Amino acid sequence: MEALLLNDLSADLPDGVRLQRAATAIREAFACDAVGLLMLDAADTLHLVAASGLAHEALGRRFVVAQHPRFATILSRREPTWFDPESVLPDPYDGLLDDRKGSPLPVHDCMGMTLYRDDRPWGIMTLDALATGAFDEAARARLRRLGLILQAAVRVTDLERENRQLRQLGSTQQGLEHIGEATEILGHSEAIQSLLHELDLVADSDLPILLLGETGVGKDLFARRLHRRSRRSQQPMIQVNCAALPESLAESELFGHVKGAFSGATSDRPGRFEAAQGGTLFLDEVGELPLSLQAKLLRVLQNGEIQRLGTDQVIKTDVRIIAATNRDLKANTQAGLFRTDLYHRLSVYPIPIPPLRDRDRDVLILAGHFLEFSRARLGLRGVRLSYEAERALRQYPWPGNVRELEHVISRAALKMLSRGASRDQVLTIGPELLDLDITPPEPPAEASPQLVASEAAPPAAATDPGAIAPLRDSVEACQRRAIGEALAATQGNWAQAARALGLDPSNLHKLARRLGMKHESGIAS
Ligand SMILES: Nc1ncnc2c1ncn2[C@@H]1O[C@H](COP(=O)(O)OP(=O)(O)OP(=O)(O)O)[C@@H](O)[C@H]1O
Repeated sequence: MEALLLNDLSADLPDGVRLQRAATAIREAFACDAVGLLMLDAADTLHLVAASGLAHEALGRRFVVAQHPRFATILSRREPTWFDPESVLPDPYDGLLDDRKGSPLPVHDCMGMTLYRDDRPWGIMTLDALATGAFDEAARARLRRLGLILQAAVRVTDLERENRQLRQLGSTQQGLEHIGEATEILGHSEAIQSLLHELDLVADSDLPILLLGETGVGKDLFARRLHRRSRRSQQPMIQVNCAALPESLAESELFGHVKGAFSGATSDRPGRFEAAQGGTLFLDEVGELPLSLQAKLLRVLQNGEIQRLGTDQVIKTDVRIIAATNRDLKANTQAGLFRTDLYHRLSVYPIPIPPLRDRDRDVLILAGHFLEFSRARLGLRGVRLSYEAERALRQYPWPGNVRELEHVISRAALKMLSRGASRDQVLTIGPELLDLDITPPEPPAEASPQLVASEAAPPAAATDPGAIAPLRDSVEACQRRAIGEALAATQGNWAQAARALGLDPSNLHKLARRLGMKHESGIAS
């Protein structure tokens, strides 16, 4: 087994896949029910980076060590730790073991071991078996040997790079309170993995980058990552929300002013360009920049020089520009809303960010991340999704992308409590609480094993007639998706969406209301 594991670990594979394989191999070797590999960050938070036998959404979970005594115990020892099945310490995986469907874990065997790198804890490995007595003395000795092999593997992989990122993350993030504003980009899908790879390639190039994507896809996070991975990472990153710049003050905000430049200018003040000197200036929602300012911005980008308002003195700038927009800037240039020359300056390297609906099962990983945030914030023992809720999340087109998912999950967790659920139980969120207005098809009669993090195979084609959704449901799901996509493509403009769909606007409103995508007062949140 050890030889096989070594083989897997030395294969030429992306790090995530390598660790995932290791988790699966360890689970098979110990014939246990779940294996987790968790990486520690500088804020003493463990990130589940690979798992076998745990629900897919578990991969988005982050565990603050101080809140999980079992993990704290494992981390405090060099030798493997075995937990007595009668141990009263709460189990961090309560409700997450794949075949438990949200019910509390019964008495079971559990052991774990700290993995070190350069004599500092890199993270931990955990093993769970529902059969008590599965982990005897021999198993613990074996775990120790395995731990040493894994440690060696961790050393030679690029994971060190990822780990460094996590360490940096931890130092700017004080534990769970900030997890909702995740600075780490979650996602195992091909779409996100290749995007991250591309970002890392261009991060250091100093080229201006234009991030394109629907609202809520994470453009802000990607911009931060670009800065963090660039040679300017030790210098400031200054963000300007172009949509929020009042036209009258915009010039002074960007370029600064001197005392007396206008009434109210009582002292010299540097602008955002100067504040970003040596670092990165992030022009968010750049498509909203007023035309008058576009010309001035263009001049600065061409000359690399700024002048504060009220003076002729020229200041040389050394700033890398990252811009983001959810508009179709090219179309805006044709419509005369955005200057073509500025568009070309900004879009030297355009990077489209895929919408959530194109990211496969990342929606579950992200849901797990937001569930853990809600769990900690609301003081719950555990909270997870039912199979049907998972299906609903995967079917929904997510016009509001990750931001919408975040709101859906926090609202569902709150609703459970307001309906009288106990904080001491592991709560299971069903589709009705998600309020997504899609009718998920019934699960096949025989409960199929839940999707396991390690076995990322696409769902099998439905051959069981019972598993086929009624025609009306399929038609409605299709209509919802088309409307969602049209709204996303038109930035929520119902009139334009109606035109794109070939519908009369009032009919679109009627249809959207019938499909539950729009309340009388507006769009369903
Ligand atoms: N891959 C991801 N992993 C973790 N959290 C994410 C991810 N993508 C987005 N988020 C979270 O979703 C929320 C919305 O992301 P963000 O504000 O970056 O979107 P945006 O594309 O800039 O939206 P807008 O165009 O409306 O400004 C944030 O809370 C962010 O932390």
